[in-house]
Amino acid sequence: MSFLSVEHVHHVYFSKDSATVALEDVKLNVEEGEFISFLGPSGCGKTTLLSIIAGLIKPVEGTVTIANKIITKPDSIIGYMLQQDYLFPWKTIEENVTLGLKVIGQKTTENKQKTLALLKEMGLENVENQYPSQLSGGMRQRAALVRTLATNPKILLLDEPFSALDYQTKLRLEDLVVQTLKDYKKTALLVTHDIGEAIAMSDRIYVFSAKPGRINRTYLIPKELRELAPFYARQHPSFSKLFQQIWKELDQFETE
Ligand SMILES: Nc1ncnc2c1ncn2[C@@H]1O[C@H](COP(=O)(O)OP(=O)(O)OP(=O)(O)O)[C@@H](O)[C@H]1O
Repeated sequence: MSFLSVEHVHHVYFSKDSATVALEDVKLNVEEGEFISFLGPSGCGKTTLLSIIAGLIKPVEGTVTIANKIITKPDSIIGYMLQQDYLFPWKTIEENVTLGLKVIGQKTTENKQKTLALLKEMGLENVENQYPSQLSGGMRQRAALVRTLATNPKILLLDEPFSALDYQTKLRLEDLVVQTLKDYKKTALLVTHDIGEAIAMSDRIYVFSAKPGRINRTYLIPKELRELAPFYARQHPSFSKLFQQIWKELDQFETE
């Protein structure tokens, strides 16, 4: 059995007078250590699927299994990182990144030391006592990543974590995230609208069709790109070839 299995997931949002089918028979498998991206037109259900995998939404049909556990509620094996950093403005960076440990009752001296070492690896060693408002957007997202990694989840769910950043910061963070997740042998699922980001960071890409979301196609990223850091992968000839292919595929779903 794969590390993560999504089996025949179907989801509908019901309101008083309407029903929106968000996902239709989604099935996918992810192996441990893989970096997977979800690409698709707006509203195709990418965030819904991530929330189902996170155990935040119960699908109308289907199951999600991670590390042999059927996911029915949030679990400490899953870390979630969003577009907004959601750091608490009244807490210092150190307090923010160790908060998850505190919540799950694991803020031991050892875990705190590990988290501070991770802050250092992320180039944030001199800002532990500062507040989020004193940091740049890129630094805050790095702190959010440290907070997500601090509780040692097995899988990270990343919902457009770079989309609010300027282009240069985003490229730097892509490299840092890929390297860090490789070093710590984490599995990752990234939701993004950025085809280049998906190609440069991933091992595989699932492309979704327009609403209701279904998986239209899976792309395996060629070895020559996977071996490179995202910044250099973007400059490889195979990158533009794949970019054009995925662009054409997504273009068919655009109606406006
Ligand atoms: N809480 C909700 N109640 C009702 N409908 C919802 C809710 N959340 C999402 N939807 C609808 O479900 C569909 C899928 O939404 P979702 O946010 O998962 O798509 P997405 O692919 O992540 O979109 P985007 O790329 O624009 O972020 C959309 O039609 C959306 O309007």
